[in-house]
Amino acid sequence: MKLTILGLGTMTGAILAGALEAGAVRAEDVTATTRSAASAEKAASQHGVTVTSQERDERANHAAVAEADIVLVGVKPKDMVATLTDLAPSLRPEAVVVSVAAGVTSATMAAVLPAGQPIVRTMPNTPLTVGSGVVGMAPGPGVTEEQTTAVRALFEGSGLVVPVAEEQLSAVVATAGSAPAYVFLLAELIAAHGAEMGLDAASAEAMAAATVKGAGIMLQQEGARAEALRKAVMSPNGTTEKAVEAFLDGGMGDLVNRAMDAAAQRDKEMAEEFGA
Ligand SMILES: NC(=O)C1=CN([C@@H]2O[C@H](COP(=O)(O)OP(=O)(O)OC[C@H]3O[C@@H](n4cnc5c(N)ncnc54)[C@H](OP(=O)(O)O)[C@@H]3O)[C@@H](O)[C@H]2O)C=CC1
Ligand SMILES: O=C(O)[C@@H]1CCC=N1
Repeated sequence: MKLTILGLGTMTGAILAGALEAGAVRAEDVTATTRSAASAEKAASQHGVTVTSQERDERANHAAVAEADIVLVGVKPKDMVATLTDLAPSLRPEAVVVSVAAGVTSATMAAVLPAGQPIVRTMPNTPLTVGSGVVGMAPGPGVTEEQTTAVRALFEGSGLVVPVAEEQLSAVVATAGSAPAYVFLLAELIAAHGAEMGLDAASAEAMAAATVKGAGIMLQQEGARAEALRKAVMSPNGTTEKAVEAFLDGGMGDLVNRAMDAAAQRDKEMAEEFGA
């Protein structure tokens, strides 16, 4: 399987790292591009694959897709339509175009790609880079079973792949795509206040990071439920009960809902903003 990545950045870099580590693709079967020569150089040395840049060769994207079975597009949502419009004449008809972009619909992509070009929309998250990611995957119309399997194989070794309808991708952004940032924010806040309470900053950061990691691993154990795990930490009238009460009395439930609704809403807005 030949894989081309247009826009080898943070998200597609995480996907590539996970896929290489899992053996889903071989480095010699990957070609990738970036906009700037500096990013190309950095990504090539980071991942050990061939990376060309538009800065050095304005036909770089066209050359990169010449033999591609899967074209993973990792440019920003605002750049999707222009990138695909430019690329369209060079795609092999059977190449599957896989998007990771928030808010760019398959209808928008289909409008600028050759008729019948197979399209798969996904919403991944960056923990794929360490083999613990999530990918919501919505194959477009006309994508064969074999093509869906090939795209799925790219992610499967490095995370949980959840087939969804395209309309559900806004919920996947809110629940998984953006969600690592919520956890990182919580870790930041815990570490910062631990330091304010008198711990040295490095120890507080290390404690927050190890706690998030440990809690994540416990959540992944067979049959684990977040609520039961939380209650096991909460001794009656103990310290945790006081902390959890403070969170809930402070409106954390509503706050999480509002944050996730804001992410999903932005995804929908981008569909309008960056539509073809
Ligand atoms: N970051 C995340 O956690 C997630 C991101 N996504 C989606 O991933 C996509 C990329 O985001 P992210 O990885 O954060 O962004 P990055 O800026 O890290 O990556 C974008 C990449 O695209 C390159 N690029 C820009 N224009 C072109 C072009 N015309 N041709 C080839 N390459 C180009 C950039 O090169 P250069 O560096 O030279 O500008 C860069 O390598 C977005 O659509 C986003 O919605 C989805 C889920 C999670
Ligand atoms: O913030 C964003 O728009 C992208 C999509 C999900 C995570 N990062």
